[in-house]
Amino acid sequence: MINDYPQVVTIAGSDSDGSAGMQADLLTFFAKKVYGATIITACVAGNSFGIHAGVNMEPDFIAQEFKDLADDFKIRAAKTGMLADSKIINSVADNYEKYDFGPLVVDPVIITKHGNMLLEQEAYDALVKRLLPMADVLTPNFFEAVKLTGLDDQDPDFQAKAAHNLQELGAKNIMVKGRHDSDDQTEVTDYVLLEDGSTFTLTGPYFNTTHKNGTGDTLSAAITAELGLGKSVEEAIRSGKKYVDACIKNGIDVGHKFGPINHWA
Ligand SMILES: Nc1ncnc2c1ncn2[C@@H]1O[C@H](COP(=O)(O)OP(=O)(O)O)[C@@H](O)[C@H]1O
Ligand SMILES: Cc1ncc(COP(=O)(O)OP(=O)(O)O)c(N)n1
Repeated sequence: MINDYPQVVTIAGSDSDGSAGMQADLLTFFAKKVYGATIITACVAGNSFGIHAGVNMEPDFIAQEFKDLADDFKIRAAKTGMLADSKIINSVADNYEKYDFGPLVVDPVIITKHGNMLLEQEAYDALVKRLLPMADVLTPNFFEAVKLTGLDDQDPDFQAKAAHNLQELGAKNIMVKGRHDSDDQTEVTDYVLLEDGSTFTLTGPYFNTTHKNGTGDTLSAAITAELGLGKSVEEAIRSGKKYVDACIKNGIDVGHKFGPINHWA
């Protein structure tokens, strides 16, 4: 018997400890029952204490990865994660324009929640100019939204204003994720602006845990999987949020400092 699983792709970096990057994406794709292909952009060596080295792929190699998938697969949705430098961003944008890989979820990975820079400074303009306008769904974390918009993060309407600002830059649907860096908070609220102008918020419990590496990757991969399964953007976002919350809540005992979440949840 041949089973038919929708094919999706993550265009992202490899993280050696398996907690984030394309490893988290593939675990999410597996859990969501979609077939996950990979276009690798960079490799980082690290563990739960941090990232210690990195190597970037060459644009020609990335172009070949795109071509090989396009020649053989029917990719129904894609996401980008860590893109590392401007050559890689331009290569990804050029190749995405060339092939039909379905809706694109852009997780604008600029800086991790632990302060590791994952995008070189000179790549920033390329991300804003080339990739943001291609995003069917854009999922900045709170601090990425501050950097991308320059808006006042103390403004109570910051997330709503940032989402509208990012839509003006060309992204169709935007999810501005909430802050989760205070042990005093009890909830985390993500804000969503859809292409048709409608908005909603998703509020979940705040989980006070050191095991939350890869939450952004997992959320954007889950959204990508749901889009690949034919769900609407709103359904994909709501379901992605539910999945990542379950993965954080149920924990897993791996690593000694900032560990991974539980993709079996
Ligand atoms: N400690 C936490 N408690 C509850 N929700 C969290 C926590 N950490 C992350 N999330 C949720 O995980 C998702 C990914 O967000 P975030 O971690 O901010 O992204 P990134 O990994 O890009 O920094 C969001 O829906 C966010 O609200
Ligand atoms: C290769 C690689 N490593 C780390 C990240 C960051 O993952 P993300 O889920 O966006 O952030 P944290 O939750 O780990 O802070 C990545 N995208 N790629």
